[in-house]
Amino acid sequence: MDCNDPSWKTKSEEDFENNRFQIPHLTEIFVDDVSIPSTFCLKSRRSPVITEEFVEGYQSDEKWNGYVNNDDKVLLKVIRFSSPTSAGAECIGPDCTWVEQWVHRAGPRENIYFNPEEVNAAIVTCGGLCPGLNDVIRQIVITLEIYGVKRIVGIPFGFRGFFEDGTPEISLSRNVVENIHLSGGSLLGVSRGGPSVSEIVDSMQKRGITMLFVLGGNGTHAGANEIHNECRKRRMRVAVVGVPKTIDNDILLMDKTFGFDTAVEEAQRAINSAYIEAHSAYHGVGLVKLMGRNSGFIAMHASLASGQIDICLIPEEPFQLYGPHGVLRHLKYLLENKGSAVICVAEGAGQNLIGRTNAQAASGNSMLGDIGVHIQQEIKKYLKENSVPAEVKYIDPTYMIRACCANASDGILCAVLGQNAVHGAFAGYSGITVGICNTHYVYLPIPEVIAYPKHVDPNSRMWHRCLTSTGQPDFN
Ligand SMILES: Nc1ncnc2c1ncn2[C@@H]1O[C@H](COP(=O)(O)OP(=O)(O)OP(=O)(O)O)[C@@H](O)[C@H]1O
Ligand SMILES: O=P(O)(O)OC[C@H]1O[C@](O)(CO)[C@@H](O)[C@@H]1O
Ligand SMILES: [Mg+2]
Repeated sequence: MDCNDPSWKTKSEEDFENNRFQIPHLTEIFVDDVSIPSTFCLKSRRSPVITEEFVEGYQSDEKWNGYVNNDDKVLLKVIRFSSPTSAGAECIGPDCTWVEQWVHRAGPRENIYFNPEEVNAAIVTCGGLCPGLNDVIRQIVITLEIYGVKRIVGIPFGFRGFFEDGTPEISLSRNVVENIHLSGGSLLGVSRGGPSVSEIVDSMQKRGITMLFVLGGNGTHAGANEIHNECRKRRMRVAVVGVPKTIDNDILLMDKTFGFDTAVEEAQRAINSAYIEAHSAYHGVGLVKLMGRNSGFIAMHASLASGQIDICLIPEEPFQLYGPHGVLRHLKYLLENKGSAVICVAEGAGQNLIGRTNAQAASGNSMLGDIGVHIQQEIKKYLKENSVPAEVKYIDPTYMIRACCANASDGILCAVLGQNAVHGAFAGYSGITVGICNTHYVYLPIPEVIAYPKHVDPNSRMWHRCLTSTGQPDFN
């Protein structure tokens, strides 16, 4: 954007709303498509099962203002920064000019672009496990049934299930999913890696899928967007809708992603155990490693929530272990002055200290070195060399946290996201994902949310709050 152009602000707002954040719709490809009245209405006194007479849509004497207008919008950024030097400032233009950024509001539309009788819906869960996957699957199935959809299947073990033999699809209904949110994991199974996009779309074509709900993180969404593009190329009338699943909370533009709150809450148990061990020993050191491959949100929030952490280390904030400003020197100070210390480290932190390998996992993610084990060893070595007696206890609760059921706040988030994913598909949108922005639910074009992983901003108020709480110095 050329800020010397006198109309740059208007142009920027228009570009944002009409271009970047415009969400793809089936009618862009199928120009003659017409909508039909929605079959989704909660004020109907009829059975939720679609009947011939209901095809005309909701019939009631009462007015129901339960639908979302296609032009309803939600403001993406709500702080008006007066200076680029304000903490956490995200400015467009040199003077931090107020630029309105509107995105589409999620929810049921009065008119829909799929006849529920003809819908063949599929759900797939990819990437690592995350609390709440079953909650989202459950809500998608229940909401599809309320619209009147009868054919709903789950694709087993992520994108792999589209391809591999011996993994039959799972037939889904309200009866099947009724209680699945009471267990952690994914009813459908998950995986990384898998077939190419064109193989996936071949398989969708063969199965006659018309709605695909894809639950996963950055990688999965990149895949979902490619599937959407490939379907368009082949002129397949399919709605591909993502539901962002990342326990690390590393997807752009959203207040949070499901599973994150649960992870922070569950991490408290590990931190508290580390704290008790540390405080019950002479010169006790508790060390907890938490998830966060590229982003330290879980470590930062868990540290802040617990109030028991003395040192929080995240990938976004480089640190030294040795030297006068290093972590180990500060740890020694804590042991000598406070008697014990608790450290929380995100898995992706300090990778420069352990000689990163170039090894890649099935998904293409680089394999991380174990920073938790490394720090534990270095602490023991350093304290021994400096003749400081200490008891070091290391806890890695990663997979215990991931396998948990969603807590209440995530349960609600999952419910709303799952329902909105179905509303988005029926509204005719494809290549979108659902999210919560400033407490409101929105549809976003997939490329905008996966442009890069969301990181903790070391200049943000939240990171500063964490530092205020731990009292740790700068380790650089
Ligand atoms: N750039 C990409 N384009 C197409 N498909 C991708 C891409 N990156 C990953 N995928 C596919 O998406 C699936 C999941 O990817 P990945 O393992 O990175 O998990 P994720 O969705 O990022 O979730 P998590 O937060 O658990 O890492 C894999 O099956 C992988 O093949
Ligand atoms: O062991 P897996 O299944 O590859 O998952 C580990 C990764 O998954 C995540 O928990 C994200 O889902 C990351 O924090 C971590 O790097
Ligand atoms: Mg990933």
